[in-house]
Amino acid sequence: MAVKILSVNDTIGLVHFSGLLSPEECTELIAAGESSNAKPSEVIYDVSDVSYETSGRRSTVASPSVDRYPIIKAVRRRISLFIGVAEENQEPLQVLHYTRGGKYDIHYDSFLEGSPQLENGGNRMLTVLLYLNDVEQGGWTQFPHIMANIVPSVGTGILFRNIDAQNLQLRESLHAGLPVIDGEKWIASIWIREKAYVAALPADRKDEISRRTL
Ligand SMILES: O=C(O)CCC(=O)C(=O)O
Ligand SMILES: [Fe+2]
Repeated sequence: MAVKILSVNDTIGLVHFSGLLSPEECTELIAAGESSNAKPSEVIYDVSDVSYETSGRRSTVASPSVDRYPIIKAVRRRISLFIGVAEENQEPLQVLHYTRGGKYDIHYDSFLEGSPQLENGGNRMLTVLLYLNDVEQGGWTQFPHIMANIVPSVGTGILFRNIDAQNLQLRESLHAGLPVIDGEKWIASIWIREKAYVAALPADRKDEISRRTL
């Protein structure tokens, strides 16, 4: 693994890098996402654990199983080594797919005080986004407060902080996935919690386990 740092921004610890994934591995991740029962992406409502579909976020999301796809395990390990945070703090890796017009309007990834989401693993301390393909036009990740635009490019990625030293939402971490104008956009996202995160069992595994315990 030879990760190269392309640029940094100190305000939110934004690191733009390449070399964490080869183009072949990006293709493998896309394929894992394509065969893992993708659903429309949702956003979490205010300070709750309720999520809903909205026109402000248009993409599909899949969470390929670590057991079925060795590439997922490898990526999780690499991210942990790169950022120096235990793998157990990672939420499940998500593969996101935006078609033309797909976007994610400006938002924060962190949770506000009182959110039930904080009970499992604390806040989303960091976000890692891995760009899995080149987007013909559009689809930039934009940070309006620090005036940074990241152009998706296969095999590159970004890492940034969502909370400050007092564990409060980092104002400058506000960001958006701008609309895809031409082509499509595939990314993998991994949120890093402050502490160990216990992933919910995927629906198909829940079924398998309840059958086993009958
Ligand atoms: O698609 C992007 O560039 C941004 C994605 C994002 O902000 C998220 O998934 O939380
Ligand atoms: Fe985000």
